[in-house]
Amino acid sequence: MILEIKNLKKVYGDKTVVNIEHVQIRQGETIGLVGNNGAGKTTFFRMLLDLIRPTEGEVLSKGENVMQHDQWKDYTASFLDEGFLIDYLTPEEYFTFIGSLNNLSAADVAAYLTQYGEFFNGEILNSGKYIRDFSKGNQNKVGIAAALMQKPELLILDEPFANLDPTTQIRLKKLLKEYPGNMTTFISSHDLNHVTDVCNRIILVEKGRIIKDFKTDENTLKELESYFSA
Ligand SMILES: Nc1ncnc2c1ncn2[C@@H]1O[C@H](COP(=O)(O)OP(=O)(O)OP(=O)(O)O)[C@@H](O)[C@H]1O
Repeated sequence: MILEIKNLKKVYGDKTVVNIEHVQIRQGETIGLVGNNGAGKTTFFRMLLDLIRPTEGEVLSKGENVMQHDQWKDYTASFLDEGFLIDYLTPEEYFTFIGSLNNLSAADVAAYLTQYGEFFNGEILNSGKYIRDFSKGNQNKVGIAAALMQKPELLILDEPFANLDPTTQIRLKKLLKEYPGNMTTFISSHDLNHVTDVCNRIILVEKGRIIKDFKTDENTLKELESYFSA
């Protein structure tokens, strides 16, 4: 088991925004986190990554509490928002920097980036622009590619399809579905179509609580659509 969440709560003032009793995530699962605005998805991801402290409870990554250990950082990569980027670098400088943190040489990084030509659609590399001058969608591409470049065992992406054009959304789905190895993927999304296509398990949250947790099958999209249209 790669992740275990126990009695995890985040309270702001008198509002409990995350309240998850127990979840186990096995290696290789692809999990989609769905729920309306304010359901607590981002707050939950931030606690998985020790970016905010839970009010109660714990997140165990391979059995170790993420608040007390650092080893999980070696096999976890994530992109939640543009705050993960360094906006005064060019994408090449950023990839090289992230690569250096993961023991990848400049040559490794360059070789890796050639695989992403299609995903980047000619707009990311060799532009001479700083990350801050890219559109939000293109910034997301940089962040997602940098996360994948780390070949993580655990990948966490917050709304990866948001702001991407339809062509890139389809390319991203392909990248995630065909990613080699036994990566565990946790993504949040408002796109029920994409999330059921990519994920083999769906966790549905509402007001911080898990309402449903099930394996994806041919009926899942219909079920989710009817749940959200109610
Ligand atoms: N620092 C904070 N202080 C107070 N309330 C907060 C804080 N951060 C988040 N919240 C509240 O927690 C709730 C959950 O927010 P969160 O961003 O986790 O939801 P989400 O499911 O990611 O939503 P969205 O789909 O809109 O991105 C919201 O009601 C939000 O206003």
